[in-house]
Amino acid sequence: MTTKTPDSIILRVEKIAVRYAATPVIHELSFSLQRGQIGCLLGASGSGKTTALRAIAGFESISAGRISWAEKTLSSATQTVPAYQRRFGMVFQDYALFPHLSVQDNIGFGLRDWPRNAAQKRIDELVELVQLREVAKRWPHELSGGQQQRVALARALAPKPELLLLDEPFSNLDAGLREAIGWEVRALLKASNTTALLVTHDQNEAFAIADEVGVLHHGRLEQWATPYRLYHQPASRYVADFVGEGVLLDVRRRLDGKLELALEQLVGESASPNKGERVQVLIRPDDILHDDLSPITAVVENKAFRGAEFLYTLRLPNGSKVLSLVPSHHDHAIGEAIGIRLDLDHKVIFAG
Ligand SMILES: Nc1ncnc2c1ncn2[C@@H]1O[C@H](COP(=O)(O)OP(=O)(O)OP(=O)(O)O)[C@@H](O)[C@H]1O
Repeated sequence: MTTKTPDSIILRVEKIAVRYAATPVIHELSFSLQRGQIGCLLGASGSGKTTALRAIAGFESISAGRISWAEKTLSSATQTVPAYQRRFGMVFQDYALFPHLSVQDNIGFGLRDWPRNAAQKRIDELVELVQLREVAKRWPHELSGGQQQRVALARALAPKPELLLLDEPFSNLDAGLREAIGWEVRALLKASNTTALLVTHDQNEAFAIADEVGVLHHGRLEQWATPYRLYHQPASRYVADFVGEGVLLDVRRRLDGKLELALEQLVGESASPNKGERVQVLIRPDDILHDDLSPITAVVENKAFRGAEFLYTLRLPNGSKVLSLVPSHHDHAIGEAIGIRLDLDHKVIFAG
């Protein structure tokens, strides 16, 4: 991951606020993208993702802050460069393909002002890029959902937009296909060095596509970071809970500052309040390893088969519960006690 320098930033969103009539929906949202970088706003329904995207596209005005592209102000509290002057491409949730145009004519829709030969050359390039040569002359209704999604993407990419904005473009696809298409789209965007911003509520989709992800909660950005950092070093309880799975375990910080983090200490802990400050530590399912030789055991309370792995819910001797991902050939029954050990690489601690 290259470090962002002020010079390399192309899209800058600085402390923007958006309101619908008197209702504020986005508060002090700030982030930036370098040219060719793919960002994502991830959040639950109603967190303000679409509103933020529409403000960047120029469809909503902002009531505070600034949005700029290559140092040129596009939106401020007093000015909004209209959407059509921004040269940004958009891909929507429902694809919105033109039903009466063939695949290649859909892709060429934004090239009507281009010279004929140049437009045809660009259409051919994109048909290749999104691997739709076989179906280029078909109608949209003769395509699968994944193929329609690729046409929508090719249509948005055809006029070489400065920035591509994608609003939950894969939500109509089933979960397995969504992740696979996510990787494909990432490869396509990287191949054309297109800067892009995606919004989604699906963390797997965000992680498959984006270089950096921002978690939005009630219109505020909780954290903007790489997927790896969001998962391993969440900045807030909300991010820890929203991204990935895990539990927050009560732990004591001893008077010498050390955490009682060994499993022996965790499971044998008494509730005495006088032995130091209580904090909470995030334990992910990949931090708890199944180990037949470990003297510490936990009881299987629940299990979810995930193909390669089981996600076990385990009850520790002191009653706390943790999750553990275990290769699925270790098929243990509910109620069985299994050996475990803690392998905590990143300590994520919140005040108790
Ligand atoms: N045109 C509008 N007028 C008034 N309020 C709106 C309008 N559009 C959205 N809102 C409200 O603004 C908030 C954010 O909506 P937004 O659509 O940006 O969220 P979202 O994160 O994209 O949600 P979803 O994932 O459900 O699409 C919600 O409370 C919504 O009800």
